[in-house]
Amino acid sequence: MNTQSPSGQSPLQSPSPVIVALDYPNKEQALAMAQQLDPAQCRVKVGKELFTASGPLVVDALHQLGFDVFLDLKFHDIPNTCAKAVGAAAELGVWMTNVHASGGRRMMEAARNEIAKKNHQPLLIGVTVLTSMEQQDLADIGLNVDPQLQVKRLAQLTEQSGLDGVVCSAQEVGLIRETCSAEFLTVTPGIRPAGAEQGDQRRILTPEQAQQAGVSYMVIGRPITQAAEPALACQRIVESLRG
Ligand SMILES: O=c1ccn([C@@H]2O[C@H](COP(=O)(O)O)[C@@H](O)[C@H]2O)c(=O)[nH]1
Repeated sequence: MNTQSPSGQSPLQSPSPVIVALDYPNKEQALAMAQQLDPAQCRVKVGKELFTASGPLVVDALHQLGFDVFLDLKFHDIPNTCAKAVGAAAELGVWMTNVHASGGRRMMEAARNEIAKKNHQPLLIGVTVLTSMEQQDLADIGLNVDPQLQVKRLAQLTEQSGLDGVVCSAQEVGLIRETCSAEFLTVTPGIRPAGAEQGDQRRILTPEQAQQAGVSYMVIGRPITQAAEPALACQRIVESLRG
């Protein structure tokens, strides 16, 4: 696994699988949250809302705070455009970035090959089926397939294309472990501690269930960032996983 420090400071190598999704409309709010969190307990994720509003500056600021950053922009375009976008992400020094696996083999291979040219090579993963989607959502877009089967299919394609892992629901990790190599990473949003609001997520598990399923990393947003005491919420989850 790539443990290179994006900040150029001592490598984080956080043993925690938790990645906190900083879904905020501006850099100030995102950094205010990050300052309450501990880089030894979690990594952070910059997604479309925050990056569109703040751009690379927020990534730099999070690196300065000592965090590994997952740049979650889910690129999906023709191979050349996707590869160049992933290359630009690599130059930001991020720890992990991603593309949509449904962009296909040639798109993913182009992205992988672009990263291979860079000095800093982030982990590159493929989004399978969004955790907000269920069978009816797939049917609505003409995919008459069980979500689990589609995840399995896209995970195999992603591994064959030379990427490091996938984004999927923790519910599908067992299936992926049966069909992909042991090193293949599973990054799982749709994590909801017992009693937390499900919101728009559909294929969910609790942090403890996700850990039992064998996930590599779990992405947790609102259950931490919208908690009354976010730092405590994060700490409780991390401790429940250690226990
Ligand atoms: O399939 C996917 C891919 C990405 N996400 C992202 O993860 C977080 C989840 O946030 P919560 O507040 O814990 O629901 C969010 O940034 C999504 O863009 C996902 O949920 N599912």
